[in-house]
Amino acid sequence: MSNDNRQEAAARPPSGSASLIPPPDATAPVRHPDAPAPGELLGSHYEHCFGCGGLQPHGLHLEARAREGVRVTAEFTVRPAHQGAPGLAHGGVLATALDETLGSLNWLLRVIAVTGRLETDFVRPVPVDSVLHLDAEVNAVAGRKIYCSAVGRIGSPEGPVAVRASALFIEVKVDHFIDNGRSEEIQAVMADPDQVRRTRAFEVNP
Ligand SMILES: CCCCCCCCCCCC(=O)SCCNC(=O)CCNC(=O)[C@H](O)C(C)(C)COP(=O)(O)OP(=O)(O)OC[C@H]1O[C@@H](n2cnc3c(N)ncnc32)[C@H](O)[C@@H]1OP(=O)(O)O
Repeated sequence: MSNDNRQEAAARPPSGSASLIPPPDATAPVRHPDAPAPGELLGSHYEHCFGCGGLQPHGLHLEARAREGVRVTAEFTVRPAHQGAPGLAHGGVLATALDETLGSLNWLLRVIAVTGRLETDFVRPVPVDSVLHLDAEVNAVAGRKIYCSAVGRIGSPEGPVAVRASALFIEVKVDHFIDNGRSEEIQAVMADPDQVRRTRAFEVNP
């Protein structure tokens, strides 16, 4: 793609499907009063998470930071383990970085939610060793449905746009994980009082 065409693609709004357009009765997202303050790191929701977990050696180690409103930013350094083409980030890994950043928005709503749909535009290749600066926000909420979008820029928060995403997250109960997760990991999590306290806080503080 030429530079001119890339700039044009970066300026274009993401081409979302109909199910990513909030319905007329959708409302503006409301930041939970107990949400982390703007500038605060959110921390990992699960230490083995491929997106944010500290115990995943080849994971993305994303650290999302709360911003004003229902918005987060995060940085992802592309490592050699994240390659698709020689010297370039794999598209699926970039989609994971977007998914994880978007998922962390739910911490500000104090809602447990999973990705139902994620649409990604890959605008520009992302070289190994570059830092992708991600910026995500919730645009609207309708019942259990959370409509959000994100952009990733290379090198700095003002750098060239490399990826964009629009997504629909669906609110779930903790039982979603208990009923569907492999039992050995579920039991390990249930045995960790810190993890249980953190997760339950979302259910008792609606
Ligand atoms: C321990 C704490 C850690 C916290 C853990 C946090 C993890 C974050 C990690 C990062 C994020 C991820 O990768 S999460 C992992 C990837 N995602 C998943 O594994 C989700 C797999 N999918 C599912 O489990 C299910 O399909 C759900 C939960 C998404 C929805 O099932 P459901 O609960 O039965 O609800 P359902 O009635 O089908 O849908 C509710 C409404 O949403 C709409 N809807 C559902 N799916 C879609 C879709 N793909 N595209 C459009 N619309 C959809 C339906 O039309 C409906 O609209 P209407 O009729 O009401 O209008």
